[in-house]
Amino acid sequence: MSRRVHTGDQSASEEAALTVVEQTSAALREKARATLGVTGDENTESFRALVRKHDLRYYPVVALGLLFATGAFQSYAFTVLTPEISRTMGISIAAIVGARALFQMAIAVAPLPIARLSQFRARRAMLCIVTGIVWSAITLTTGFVTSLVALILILCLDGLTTGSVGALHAPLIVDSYPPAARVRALTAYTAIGAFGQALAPLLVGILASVAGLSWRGVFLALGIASLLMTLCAIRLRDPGYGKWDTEQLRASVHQEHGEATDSLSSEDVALGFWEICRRVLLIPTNRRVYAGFAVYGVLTVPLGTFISVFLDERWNLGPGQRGLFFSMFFGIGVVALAAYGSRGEKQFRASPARVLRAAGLLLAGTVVFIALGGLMPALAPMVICFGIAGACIGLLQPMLGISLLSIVPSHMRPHAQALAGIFVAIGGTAGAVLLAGVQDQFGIGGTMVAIAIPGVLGAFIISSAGRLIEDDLDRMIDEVVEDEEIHRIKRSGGHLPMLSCRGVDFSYGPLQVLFDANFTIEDGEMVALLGVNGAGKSTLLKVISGIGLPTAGSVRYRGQEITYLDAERRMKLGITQIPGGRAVFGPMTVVENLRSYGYTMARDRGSVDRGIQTCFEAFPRLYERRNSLASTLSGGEQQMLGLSKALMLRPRLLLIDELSLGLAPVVVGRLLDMVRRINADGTAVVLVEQSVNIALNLVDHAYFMEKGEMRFDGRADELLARDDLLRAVFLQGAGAAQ
Ligand SMILES: Nc1ncnc2c1ncn2[C@@H]1O[C@H](COP(=O)(O)OP(=O)(O)OP(=O)(O)O)[C@@H](O)[C@H]1O
Repeated sequence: MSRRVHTGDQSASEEAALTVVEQTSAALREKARATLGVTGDENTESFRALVRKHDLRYYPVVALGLLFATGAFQSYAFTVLTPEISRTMGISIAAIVGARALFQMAIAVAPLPIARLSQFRARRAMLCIVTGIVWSAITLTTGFVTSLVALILILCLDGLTTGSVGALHAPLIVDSYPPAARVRALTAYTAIGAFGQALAPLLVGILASVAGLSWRGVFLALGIASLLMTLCAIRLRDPGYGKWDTEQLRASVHQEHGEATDSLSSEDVALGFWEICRRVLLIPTNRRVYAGFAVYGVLTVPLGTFISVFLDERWNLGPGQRGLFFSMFFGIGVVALAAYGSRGEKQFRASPARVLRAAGLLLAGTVVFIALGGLMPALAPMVICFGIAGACIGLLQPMLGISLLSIVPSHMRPHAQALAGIFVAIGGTAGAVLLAGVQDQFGIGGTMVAIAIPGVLGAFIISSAGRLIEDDLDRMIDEVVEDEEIHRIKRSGGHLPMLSCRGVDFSYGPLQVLFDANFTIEDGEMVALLGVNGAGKSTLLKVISGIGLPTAGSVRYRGQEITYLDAERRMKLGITQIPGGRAVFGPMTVVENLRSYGYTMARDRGSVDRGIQTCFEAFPRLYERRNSLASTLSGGEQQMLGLSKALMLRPRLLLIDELSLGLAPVVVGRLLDMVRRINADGTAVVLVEQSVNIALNLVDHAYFMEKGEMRFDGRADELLARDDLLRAVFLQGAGAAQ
């Protein structure tokens, strides 16, 4: 029999502690949503009043907006001057579009390392200023380029430094202002950036046609302007992560318990870079919003170049007129942003779902007007159609941005934003290929119509995200509250189970197989996890060991949240899984298999050899077969080899899946003796078993799962009395025996 290592009182206090977590989450839910800016009403204070009330400044919005605008200078000079650059350097339009696609790839890749740089230290402001200075230098240098290769290099360098816009600007804005003012702050920032985008082509047009500068002269002039604008942002400072939301949410947990606020820094959450990216991508709303960003990429990346060619070929407009056109195109976006700011704030406060539904509608409107613009027979209606499309495009970015950032914990926002950049680039590149193909077949007018296909698809996807965002917002609140609550309990000396899974949902693609599953195990305990085939037992083990990541809920181990930690890191923390079936490497010998276990823990040769010796002492049969290939071992021998993993790694928590399956009783008996010994040496064991008799003979505490739900959690002898649950297992066993 396994030891119950905790007393009845202790067990009750753990349950009580976990109940407190749930109660606090429920009690704080509404307050927490309000802290995050979702109040359910549309009553907003004016931006000015909020700035005064919280003693804030307009400077972060203006400084970041200027940096954003600066980043646009080089890019839009290219958009307007593409026909001239192509003619004077003898480079085809296709080559320039290709170079621009590479530029977009560089923009896509750059935000991820930038997010990584700011992951552990809040130094986003400094990174933004440095990249602003680099942009200016690049814009200046573009004027001296003489070959396609140099052009590509300069564009890639520009794209790489543009990464800070992608990863850092929006999270910096979000952390600089309270949630009640964020949509407006983000809209204002986008509007200033868009104003720069409107100004850039106009400036290009004026410099090229009125001042008579060549395209090289235009780049030089823009480089100087961009440097001056960057210098205006030099006093920008990083406010720190989550100052207005997640940190306040943490504080509210302590207030709920009448305690002094404990300031926990976000560094306590030690997920690695890729783990954060993976976490962000697991949020269902985000996946759809990212699809929206990909379509946004089609609209913003290649479309500008094609519109420029469209104006040149179809309407015979020179650089000055094209500059004026693009200036209008983006200028209308600024007007739309100015009009939308407070409307968007109201929409967001009432429900973030409304923002996403509106974004879907806008996207659909955008592509319809672009298509109409491409078909118009006269100049004035064509310009009006594109003007309306420009207004819609201008609004899309802040709408998608605020939806994305509001459901992601503060320290993950640069990563979320960086990933958005990647999706914009993917969409941009795919769009370039699509539109170039359409242009070949149907001419430049056809490209304007073809944009409707990804546009309408994207509109549906974004609108459908509206159904998910409320749940994802609540999920984030639960995560932060639970995290803080657990830390509070730990600090006040409360006892927590060694491992606890709370509210776990898991899906294989669209098939959900775990539903709100709860599971706990104490240090040194052995518990059985029972249920019929397909109940979800193996899946729960995967969630604990990190082979599978849940779509909702948390996994805590020794008081730390490990829900999204890599399986490898969990193994180093002491969690080992012996998977179901034959958990060995068939083409390797017994000794090589044992060595591989040791080396995964980066052990030295001496300690690996000692571990192998222990395994051979425990299973003399393995010693006899030490040089045989694992694939030639019998089922029982393979399970011995699998179990040796636990002897080699000496984990704190061992997860065993279906040890007895298909083995003779005498072999099972030997293996179970070993499991008992491992448990007696202090390792906690979760035993997933088909055989109820075997399992319940070994443990005091059992869990029973049915159709992905935890149906029983209690004493093993009480489970034996539950005919209603066990009948299905016995029936299945009888069926299998026939
Ligand atoms: N890789 C996978 N892809 C898709 N569905 C899966 C996958 N693995 C398991 N499932 C499905 O998930 C559900 C739960 O499977 P799981 O293996 O966790 O159950 P189990 O209780 O361990 O049963 P068994 O004893 O048969 O392993 C089943 O319906 C199964 O068909």
